[in-house]
Amino acid sequence: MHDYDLVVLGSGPSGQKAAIAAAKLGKRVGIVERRDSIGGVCINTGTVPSKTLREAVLYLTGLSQRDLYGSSYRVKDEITVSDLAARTQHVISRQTDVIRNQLARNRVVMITGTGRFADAHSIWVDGGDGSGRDTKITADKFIIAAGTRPARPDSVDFDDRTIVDSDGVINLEAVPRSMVVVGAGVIGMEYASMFAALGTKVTVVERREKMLDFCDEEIIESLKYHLRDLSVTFRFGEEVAAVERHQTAALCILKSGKKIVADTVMYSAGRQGQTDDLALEAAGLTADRRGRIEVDSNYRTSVENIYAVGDVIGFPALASTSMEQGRLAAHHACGEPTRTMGALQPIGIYTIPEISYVGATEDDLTENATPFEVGIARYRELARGQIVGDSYGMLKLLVSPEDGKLLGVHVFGTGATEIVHIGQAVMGCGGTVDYLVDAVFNYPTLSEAYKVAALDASNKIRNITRIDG
Ligand SMILES: Cc1cc2nc3c(=O)[nH]c(=O)nc-3n(C[C@H](O)[C@H](O)[C@H](O)COP(=O)(O)OP(=O)(O)OC[C@H]3O[C@@H](n4cnc5c(N)ncnc54)[C@H](O)[C@@H]3O)c2cc1C
Ligand SMILES: NC(=O)c1ccc[n+]([C@@H]2O[C@H](COP(=O)([O-])OP(=O)(O)OC[C@H]3O[C@@H](n4cnc5c(N)ncnc54)[C@H](O)[C@@H]3O)[C@@H](O)[C@H]2O)c1
Repeated sequence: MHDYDLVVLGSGPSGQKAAIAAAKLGKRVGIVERRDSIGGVCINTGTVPSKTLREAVLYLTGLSQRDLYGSSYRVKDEITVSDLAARTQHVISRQTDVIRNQLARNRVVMITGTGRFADAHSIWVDGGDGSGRDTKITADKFIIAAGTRPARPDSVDFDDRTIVDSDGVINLEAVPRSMVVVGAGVIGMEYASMFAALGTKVTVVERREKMLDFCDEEIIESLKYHLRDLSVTFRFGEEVAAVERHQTAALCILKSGKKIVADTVMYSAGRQGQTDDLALEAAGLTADRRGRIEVDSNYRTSVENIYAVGDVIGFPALASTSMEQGRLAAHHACGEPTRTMGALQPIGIYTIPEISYVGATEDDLTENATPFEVGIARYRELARGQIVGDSYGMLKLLVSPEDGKLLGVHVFGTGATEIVHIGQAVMGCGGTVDYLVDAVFNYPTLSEAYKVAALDASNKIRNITRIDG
């Protein structure tokens, strides 16, 4: 008999949920994680620190209250890195404790060290204690949940002080006066927003002509307008060729020949699967150029008893989806009947202001020749919008004029990542715009935006029907 029924490699969101799901089915489960890394990128360097930092920035700068109290309103004039770090450290340590407790009470055995395959049914674990002694562990099934790390091209002279990646940015010694953000992906734009709010002069360099082009175009236009208002400069269609470290600053050299000097350069141009330590070949597996592992619709790799979940399998690479992949993979591995992950997965982008959506965009629908009508609610016309001081927020519904079904929900502004779930639930249950027109919402709330936007869409559909029959 093997030591465990299931061993999970990595304790990020996907690994945790896989381990707990299998433990709930009565399986003997172990989870391998490197020293001081419990919770993965999500807790230690990615999702949770960045979202906590954002809250600290919003609070201390007073930015979200300036519509109400004037443009000079601030909670604290000189915001230091330690002001920001205190809140982040507090949340990280609490969350780490929660995860340890959840694993322990479900009797998941924590195995500390770096795991690598010996063969398809066993791994070596290097305890990382310098003893040089590795422990061999066997299991019926394995789930690889090893995540990703920031990509670090050779042309960039990272020093973790002036030239950092998204792991290093949370450990900066001071709030920089100027910063170049390389890559206008989700990570780049979230940090660009935070530093711009702190008063840093931010320049964003992006190879493509557009940013976040999977989102609603009108909302991205609004985001750019807001960020420009915070003195962010965008350089689209420009590629960073090299980043050099100098005594007092960093120099960014663009392919076009432009040079940009900044106190700090944050390189956020993609991530790489953490598969190089796993000795995949010993188990008969391979990874692609970006360290990603291929899986089937049940998250099973080409080796029958080995699964892979989370960022290491690539798109969409979110904590939200990774958790669900972990749970589904564990159920499949343990022979429990599974359903597939629903197609309606929300996207939440914690820029300032925040963005969230579920379903199709206007561009998607136009491309597929799917007719739609748009219903819009502006926060400034909602009592709650006025109360919270959000004059720019909006909610947009895309509605089928044929059967009233919701095709997409796009939200920009305060609470966007929360209120999007109302639309997700209505869409998931096959609800129509009529449900939102007829529903009574608490007043005054931002959720009321759904009713306002639904009325807007149905008024437009009615007007067309009157003329067009
Ligand atoms: C700055 C930033 C912000 C983000 N914000 C959001 C957000 O707001 N919302 C969202 O949904 N997602 C967000 N993400 C993405 C999210 O963090 C990831 O999708 C999520 O952490 C992936 O989970 P995972 O379980 O696949 O792996 P990870 O969280 O990467 O964890 C993998 C773990 O595996 C361990 N490991 C690797 N190899 C081995 C080995 N050989 N042996 C033992 N252990 C090993 C690592 O030490 C690590 O702890 C963000 C990411 C970043 C970088
Ligand atoms: N709120 C969230 O859900 C959230 C937050 C942060 C990160 N994440 C996830 O983390 C993952 C990684 O995000 P990311 O932003 O690092 O990667 P990304 O691949 O999404 O974005 C990288 C961007 O950098 C650009 N780029 C690459 N090389 C360049 C160069 N030399 N010069 C200029 N531009 C260049 C690319 O064109 C791209 O737009 C994503 O899957 C993302 O979804 C999610």
